[in-house]
Amino acid sequence: MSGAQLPLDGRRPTAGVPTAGVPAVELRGVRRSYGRGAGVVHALGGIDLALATGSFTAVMGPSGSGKSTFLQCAAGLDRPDAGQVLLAGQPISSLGEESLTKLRRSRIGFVFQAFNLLPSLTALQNVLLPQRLAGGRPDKARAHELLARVGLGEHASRRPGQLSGGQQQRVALARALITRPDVVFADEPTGALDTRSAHEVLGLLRNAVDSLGATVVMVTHDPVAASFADRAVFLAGGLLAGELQHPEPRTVSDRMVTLAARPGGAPARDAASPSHPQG
Ligand SMILES: Nc1ncnc2c1ncn2[C@@H]1O[C@H](COP(=O)(O)OP(=O)(O)OP(=O)(O)O)[C@@H](O)[C@H]1O
Repeated sequence: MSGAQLPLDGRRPTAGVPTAGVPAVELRGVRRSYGRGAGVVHALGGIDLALATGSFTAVMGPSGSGKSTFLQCAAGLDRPDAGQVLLAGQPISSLGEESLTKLRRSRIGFVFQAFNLLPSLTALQNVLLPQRLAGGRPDKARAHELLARVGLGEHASRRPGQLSGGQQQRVALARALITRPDVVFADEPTGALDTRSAHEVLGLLRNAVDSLGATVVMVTHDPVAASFADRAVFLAGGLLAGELQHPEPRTVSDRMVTLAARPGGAPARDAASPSHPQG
């Protein structure tokens, strides 16, 4: 949301620094393998991708294609073996653990499939948690505003156990937005929800992009979920395998069927093979 050139320690941007045209997130030649020797798995075999500030991107691909690894690396939760991740133009992969933790707390928002709210805290306290962890002053007015935005203005003092799954995920979304992060990463945010709640959450993610200028990157298996995004990028075998602008459920679904059927849908197990993205 800030899109600025930021200091490496996760502090807020310096006023007046030009930001136009800088992607919110960029991956350059990102590789990540697991294991070694004959058993090595190239989960990401060299990813080059730029995600524009104020955009909503769905990351899709068959099971094992590298989506989670992509998200973990892009969000600074895991370190690539090679290549670089840039957040608002700044390389983050080489940051020390402490700086990376600060950066994640202040400049990245997360929405997980399992909501990950703290059960002993109220909705309001959960929303304020990232600010508290980042050492900032809790902005209660903003937290109330975000809760109202996700339709939970009346439920600020409820604990997660007193909320439905869809309501909990809406609290998680408000929590992800509280620090005005550069990017919100959502990992299967509707995976645990019924269709109606899923649509509400997806509509709110879309609204965060359109009304608040947020940048959202969402991993999903669901073509309908992907259709809320501006762009769907596809992974297969740890490589980029094309993308769709303004994805529609049918075209996304067709693409997924094609990718699942093609050889190499699973990650390479030996030497990394070159990338052959298909449009
Ligand atoms: N910690 C790990 N150790 C070993 N291999 C791993 C590890 N994490 C992931 N992998 C392997 O890396 C590949 C990519 O996994 P990843 O979880 O990124 O795929 P995915 O597209 O998110 O899959 P799914 O849709 O099933 O969640 C898979 O072959 C997986 O088995």
